[in-house]
Amino acid sequence: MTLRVVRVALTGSGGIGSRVAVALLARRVRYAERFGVDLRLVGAAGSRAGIVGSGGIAVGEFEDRASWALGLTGAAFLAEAAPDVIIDAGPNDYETGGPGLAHLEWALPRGIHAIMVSKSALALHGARLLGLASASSSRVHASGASSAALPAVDFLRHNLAGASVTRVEAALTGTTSFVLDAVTRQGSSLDAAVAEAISRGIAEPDPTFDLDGSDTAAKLVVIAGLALGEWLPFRGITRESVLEVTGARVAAWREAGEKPALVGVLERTATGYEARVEVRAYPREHPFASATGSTKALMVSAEGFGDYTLVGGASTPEATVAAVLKDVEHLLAEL
Ligand SMILES: NC(=O)C1=CN([C@@H]2O[C@H](COP(=O)(O)OP(=O)(O)OC[C@H]3O[C@@H](n4cnc5c(N)ncnc54)[C@H](OP(=O)(O)O)[C@@H]3O)[C@@H](O)[C@H]2O)C=CC1
Ligand SMILES: N[C@@H](CC=O)C(=O)O
Repeated sequence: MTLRVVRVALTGSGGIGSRVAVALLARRVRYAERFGVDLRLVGAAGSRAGIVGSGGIAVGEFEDRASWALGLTGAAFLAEAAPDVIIDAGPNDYETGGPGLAHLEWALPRGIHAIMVSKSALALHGARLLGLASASSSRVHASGASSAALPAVDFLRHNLAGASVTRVEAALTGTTSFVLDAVTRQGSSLDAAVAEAISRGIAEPDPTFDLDGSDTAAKLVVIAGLALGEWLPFRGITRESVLEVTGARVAAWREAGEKPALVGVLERTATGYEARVEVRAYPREHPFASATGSTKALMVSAEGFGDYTLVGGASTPEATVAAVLKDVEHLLAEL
């Protein structure tokens, strides 16, 4: 059987990107058997250097960072790699959109598909970027940028296709769930809990983005945009910061046996969706109370369908990689 070559370039090769590269290469036989695709990792880049190999890079070459070409990043890297698909696992910047913005602006008008793990480009410029994608028939998948192993976008887009969704409430940031759980149930200090989230690889490169609600707000924007077709203004989302939670509030939750979580809320109004990010506490019998550690949770109400609760998809690097691999499967099935 002749296999169709699909060339993948990775922008951002840190904790998540490295794992994605290794996992993709380990699945090449599966992609050939299941999709008739010869999937090649034709390039990988970080902030300072990159590697390109038209025939495909092997794991050893990917891991030999000393051999990467200095300065081979950004548009120059993408032009040399000439991919069919980019996977962006770089950092977020909620002022500029981050490096992922330039990567998408380069790729989408050229008909190159994107799998987004970073969030800020879509959170700030999602409507315009999806316009570019639609004009050139590029596909954009963003499980990693929405809630990774909690399948929020897929659930809304596929399982509730066409539904009129009236409300979404979701604990989307594993770090804040983990931190609030640790300070309330284990009596940890905030600093110790954040340090533990960092050491587990679940916090953002800058954990302030988790704690101040930016991560949840960004995921809410991406979920609403991709699944409901409503691109909300990221900067207009009111958000509460975990850093503002007082000791007295923690003591009250502990006393009442409640489970706190930083949640994103989307509510349909007469004029569209309104969004906010806030710290809420759930009584023991609430389904969200079973979401311990970095486990995520989603409640959806949709006309005709009724109410749903999904609990799972804890934030871990492995779960994020699994979500990216799911996006790869969906993309290969679409091509
Ligand atoms: N950790 C998790 O569980 C999850 C993470 N994510 C998202 O994944 C992304 C990466 O997170 P993580 O791997 O933990 O972070 P890391 O800090 O480990 O990795 C970030 C990577 O981005 C690279 N980078 C920085 N600037 C650029 C640039 N201009 N061009 C190309 N690459 C660049 C860095 O390169 P260098 O090292 O050379 O500076 C590094 O390889 C983030 O956007 C995060 O929100 C999403 C879901 C879950
Ligand atoms: N920092 C994020 C990682 C995934 O998006 C989280 O804590 O969930």
